[in-house]
Amino acid sequence: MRILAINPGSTSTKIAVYDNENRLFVTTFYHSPEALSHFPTILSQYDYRKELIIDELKKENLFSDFAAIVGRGGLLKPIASGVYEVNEAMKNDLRNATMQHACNLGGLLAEDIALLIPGCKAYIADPVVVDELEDVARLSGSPLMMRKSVFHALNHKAIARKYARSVNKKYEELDLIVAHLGGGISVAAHRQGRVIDVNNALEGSGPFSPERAGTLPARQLVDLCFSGDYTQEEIKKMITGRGGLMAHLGTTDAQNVVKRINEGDARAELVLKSMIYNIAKEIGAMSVVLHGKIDAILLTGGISYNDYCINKLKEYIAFIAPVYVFPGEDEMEALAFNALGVLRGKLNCKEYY
Ligand SMILES: Nc1ncnc2c1ncn2[C@@H]1O[C@H](COP(=O)(O)OP(=O)(O)OP(=O)(O)O)[C@@H](O)[C@H]1O
Ligand SMILES: CCCC(=O)O
Repeated sequence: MRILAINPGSTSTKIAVYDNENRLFVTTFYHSPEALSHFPTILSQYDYRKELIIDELKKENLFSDFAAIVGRGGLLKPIASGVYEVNEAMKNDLRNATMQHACNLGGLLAEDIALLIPGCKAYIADPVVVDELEDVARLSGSPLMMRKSVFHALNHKAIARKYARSVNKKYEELDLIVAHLGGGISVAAHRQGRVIDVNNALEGSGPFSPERAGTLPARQLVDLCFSGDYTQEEIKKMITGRGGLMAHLGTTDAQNVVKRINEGDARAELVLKSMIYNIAKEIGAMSVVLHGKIDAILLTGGISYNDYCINKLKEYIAFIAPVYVFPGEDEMEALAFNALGVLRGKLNCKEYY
């Protein structure tokens, strides 16, 4: 059975073709800021990304009899973890999502391309809105503002399951802290297969990250909003897109920041150390959520490739539980294997409504 997996990111689109468990092909299209600057919204990038995918598959002679196409799911309503068939309700919510994010294109692209192939199914799996929060984790200090579960659910679950397999246990038997350290950062408490608490990685909570501000001092933020110096859009960009390392150092590239530190840049050193300190604090908070009973801490995402960052982080957190590092992400395989599970009747296909 052939599966096509599609993962649209803010600066790239990744695709992979699987024949059952075997990966036949994977590629990443990088979209330069110039290429994307022609598009006023994420949704308007749709045809551009779709053509890239179809042209590449045709060029590789891989545009064939896919049994399923599975896309990374976007900013839908909060839903349970799992695989969902793309339907009208989902497409409507993806098109009208209040927050723009490239992953909103995943389900739409999957369905549209599947329509070209007779009998081909279209799915999404573990979208960023997977919500398994405990009720106590939902409240903020204002009844007008609830905390939301928005995080790298697909990679969190994939890495947690990979670790569980490596110790011959089920994910559902383990208590884990998983930290995805990418352009955005999410740190979650996984209690026996459920993410009972996690920072909202997209909308301003938790540690700051290469491109996001994380939790900000609330009163100062209010003053900034009403200062008349910034538009609403500019303030939102300070929170997501141009916050964190980008705001302090003008780059989202953690590797470049480490290089600057090695060249003696004291400001870069302070900012990166502060990011790591804040990640460590969030991991500490999740250890309390799990009552200090933690089988392992798993570090993943692009920053996990970097020894400087990982060693500094370990200095803070190693006392909590054993730390394991899974650099990068397993999202393409996770997408494909989720679709395979449904096609083989081993996983339930859920309905979105
Ligand atoms: N070898 C490396 N050393 C240090 N940092 C790295 C390395 N490889 C990638 N990174 C950093 O990882 C970050 C990007 O991580 P990743 O690729 O997981 O993010 P993304 O996919 O763009 O966003 P997200 O993970 O939020 O979906 C960047 O800051 C990048 O510089
Ligand atoms: C929060 C989920 C996705 C991302 O950061 O890109």
